Amino acid sequence: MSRLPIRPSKRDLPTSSSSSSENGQDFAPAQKKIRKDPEPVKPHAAATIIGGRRNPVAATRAPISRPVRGVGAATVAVGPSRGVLKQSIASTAAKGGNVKQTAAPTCPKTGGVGGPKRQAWDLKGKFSDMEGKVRNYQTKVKATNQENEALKETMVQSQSRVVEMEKTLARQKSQISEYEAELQALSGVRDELEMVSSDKSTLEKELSNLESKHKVMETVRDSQEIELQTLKKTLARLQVTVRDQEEEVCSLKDTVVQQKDELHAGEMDRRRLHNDIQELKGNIRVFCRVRPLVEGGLSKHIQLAASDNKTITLAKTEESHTGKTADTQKNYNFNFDRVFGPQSLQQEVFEEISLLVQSALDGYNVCCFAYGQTGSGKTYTMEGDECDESRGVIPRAVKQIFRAAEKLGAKGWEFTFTASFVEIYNETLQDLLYSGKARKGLEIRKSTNNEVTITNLTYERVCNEDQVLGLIMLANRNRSTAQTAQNDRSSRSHSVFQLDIEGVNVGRDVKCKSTLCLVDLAGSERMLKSQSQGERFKEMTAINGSLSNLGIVITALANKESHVPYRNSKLTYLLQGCLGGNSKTLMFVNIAPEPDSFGETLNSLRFASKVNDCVIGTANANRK
Ligand SMILES: Nc1ncnc2c1ncn2[C@@H]1O[C@H](COP(=O)(O)OP(=O)(O)OP(=O)(O)O)[C@@H](O)[C@H]1O
Repeated sequence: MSRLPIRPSKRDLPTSSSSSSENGQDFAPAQKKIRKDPEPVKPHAAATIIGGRRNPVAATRAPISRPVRGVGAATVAVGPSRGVLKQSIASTAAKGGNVKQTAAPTCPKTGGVGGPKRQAWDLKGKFSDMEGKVRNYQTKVKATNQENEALKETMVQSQSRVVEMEKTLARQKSQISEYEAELQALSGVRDELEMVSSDKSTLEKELSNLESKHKVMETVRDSQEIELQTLKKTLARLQVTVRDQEEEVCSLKDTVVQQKDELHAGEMDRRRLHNDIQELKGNIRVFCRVRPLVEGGLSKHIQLAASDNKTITLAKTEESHTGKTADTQKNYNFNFDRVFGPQSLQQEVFEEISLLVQSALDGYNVCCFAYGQTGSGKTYTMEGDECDESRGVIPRAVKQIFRAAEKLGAKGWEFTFTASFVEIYNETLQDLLYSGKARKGLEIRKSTNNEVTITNLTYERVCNEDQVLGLIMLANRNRSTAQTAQNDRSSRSHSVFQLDIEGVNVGRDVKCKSTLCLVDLAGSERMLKSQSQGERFKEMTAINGSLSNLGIVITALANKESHVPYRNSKLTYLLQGCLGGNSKTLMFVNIAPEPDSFGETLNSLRFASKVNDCVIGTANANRK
């Protein structure tokens, strides 16, 4: 922006006082300044300079020295004061002189400025000099006026320029404020750009990370593609192999079906043959078992035939009453399906009946009971001791049943087992699987399809051997609780364990149903020996009644009588299904070897012999 010419301040101008006549020395420097001014001196201005010599008028008057710029005029030295000037102009005008016409300075021949000093009398010359001076002053005034006009013009121009400049300034200010606003906006944009730039750097980093990951993924993809190709080839090979194997499987399935048919036929043959063997052995069999003597050794009056293990001889020496004849020995021989001596192990005994247990799984009712006097070893035979080797028929039979069922499972058979344990004491039924107070309402019922059940009895679904053994233990606990209440009750009650077996071969649509019945009978003492009275007499009556009824039923079955009196006792009524023609029955007759048990032993053997002579009809498997 160009700067305007600035008017000189008052300080810069010489004051009238400083340029007064008292200080006439100041004039010279002013004139020097004029000479130094580079600006050209206008002709009219130049005309104002008087010679270079000091004007005597000017010397007496304070010269006005004023620097003027822009008009091209140099400092003008004004000679006389205005009042004087006016007077001289006026006088000149009065004389008819013309300032303009006298503008050109004429140098008087004498007495003029710088000329020789006029004589006092030379008034004309002096007047002429004065006129010349007036002309000079007029010229100067004119020039000054012109200068003043020029200055005014310049000032007007300057003012208009100032106005313009102010407008320009205002415009520029508004522009500046616009620029500032723009700058502010741009600064915001710059901030945004900086943010974007920082985001950009983050994004660039992420991009580079993604690019590196992408490269890794590409590498993985390449390797997986190779792997995929390999797998496809393997798959194609495997598909071929699978097709081959499927064909093989199909042919094997046919073979399996064929073999299953054969197996099933074989199983049916086995059952039939097994049953034939059992029938040949008789559907009711009697085993005799002699308990060892308490003090050990062999009993003198019991002899066992070592040849066939089927004969037992009971020898009784009869003393001569007269003493004249020798004592006579009377032998009572009994034959049974098998006789076990005192040394026989539990395992040996069970082996003989295990085939019957198998029959139970084949759909035949099986009943095994132990008969004998108290203490002869019935419970030992049926239940045994806790020790593994001493386990009796019941736990061994249960074990065999579940194992055999598992094997038959491979042939398509599925079995369900239901266990119950009942005690018959004084012709009343007790649920041995129920631990609460004695249950009432236990009654034997026979359904329309001749199935015998007991109302209110616990029938427990069992799946394995352990569950059954647990139930047997529970039954023993319940039995011993009752025994505490009634001394030696177990000897005077029958306990009946029943395992109902139901089998189904879904593939063959074959079903079978049977009951394995294992009975520990009450002691078969005779009333005379026990000399029972009161409650004990009642017990003995009940026991003997049920046992004799058992004999009667067996005899009736053997004689094929039209009526078999099952209902005469709870025991025979309950065992009806197991004793009838459709069952396989095994009776253990347990013998106490002590001499004082001779009579009871003889009775037991006679009873067992009667049973052994029975031929019960052919058992039919309960198959559909
Ligand atoms: N074959 C045997 N070998 C060893 N000990 C036996 C044998 N038979 C019985 N015993 C033992 O004889 C005792 C009486 O046997 P057990 O209790 O089995 O007779 P029981 O006929 O069941 O008597 P009860 O009719 O009173 O129940 C028991 O201690 C038993 O261990």
